[in-house]
Amino acid sequence: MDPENTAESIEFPAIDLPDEVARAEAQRRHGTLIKPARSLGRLEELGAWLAACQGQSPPRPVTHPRVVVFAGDHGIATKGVSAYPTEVTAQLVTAVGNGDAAINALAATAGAGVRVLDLAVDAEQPDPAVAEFKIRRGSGSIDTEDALTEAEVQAALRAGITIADTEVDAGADLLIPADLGIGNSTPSAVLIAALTGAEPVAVIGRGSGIDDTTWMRKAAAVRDALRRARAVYAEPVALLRTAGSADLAAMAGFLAQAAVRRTPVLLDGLAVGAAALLAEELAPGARSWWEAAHRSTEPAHAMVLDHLDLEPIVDLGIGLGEGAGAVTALPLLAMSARLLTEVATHADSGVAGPLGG
Ligand SMILES: Cc1cc2ncn([C@H]3O[C@H](COP(=O)(O)O)[C@@H](O)[C@H]3O)c2cc1C
Ligand SMILES: O=C(O)c1cccnc1
Repeated sequence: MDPENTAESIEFPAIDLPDEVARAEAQRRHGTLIKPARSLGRLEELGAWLAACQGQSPPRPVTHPRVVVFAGDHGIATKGVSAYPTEVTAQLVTAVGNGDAAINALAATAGAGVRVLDLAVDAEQPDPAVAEFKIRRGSGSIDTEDALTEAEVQAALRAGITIADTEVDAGADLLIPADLGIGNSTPSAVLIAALTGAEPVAVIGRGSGIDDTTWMRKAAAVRDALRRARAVYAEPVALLRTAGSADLAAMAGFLAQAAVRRTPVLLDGLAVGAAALLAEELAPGARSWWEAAHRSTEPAHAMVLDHLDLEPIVDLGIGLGEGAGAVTALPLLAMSARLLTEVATHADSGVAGPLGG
């Protein structure tokens, strides 16, 4: 037997739904507060979702949200599909570690901790402080070769599970997976096309800001990768091996494990969206533990939201990755929880209810 195929396959347990009794209780409570019924719109739904995830209404405030940045390089980036050179990935890992990136400023404002991990950065000298879960140096160039071996997919999924477990065990009460890696919008687009049935041309966006010539190369790369992956569209592990990457596989494991651990997740943009499609295949029902924080400017992201039947909370024209879009929704989540604990009821405040109520 091929030793690469002997790795024990990951099987996720059946995913429980969040607590629908707590959700209904939060919705009922909203109807008793001193405001017209349903007048706080999506904030009411978010508070009820948090209550359902926590299994209690009113929900506790989210006090330990954590952003985990999954960094990795992609062989396909050497084929000229990005606006930036591949060295930028390692430089950005350092920048995030130093607190200098966009995600650091946004997360600090929202009160979220940030952890960056090198899953597959292609650096001569990786930073050992972030390389505990490193699978390999760069994933394969998916237009002509597999991204990973079978054993590497399993190792990456397992890494994602361990990372989620470590965060939850350390007290994280909301998780935000995030991506970093030059070229990652190409495998993300391929996975999204494979799993949603979207036309290849419809999933190819401008990524890091590519020009028309680069877009044409990216289109060719996506087409070639989809052709290589066609036979395994319905097999999530084989799809990650053929057309994914170590960072995306780890993110998928992380997203599925967050659901296993009954921990709410805010989804970010394109790459997280691709990983989320895989996680829902690997652990059906995991999506009920996630909210789509934002709608990215990348066209394929809308297909992810459609496919998972998730409605984005905000739409700020963000097309970055890094978890940037996801953390912008954190203050809204905080508001949604606080409404359920701090707003008075008609009965307690003496404010009259509706006529005929
Ligand atoms: C300075 C910089 C910071 C970023 N932060 C996130 N991305 C995002 O853009 C990259 C994907 O786009 P593409 O597939 O076109 O390379 C990834 O690094 C992703 O995390 C960045 C990209 C750059 C250049
Ligand atoms: O929206 C995203 O997530 C995105 C957009 C461009 C590049 N990387 C990520």
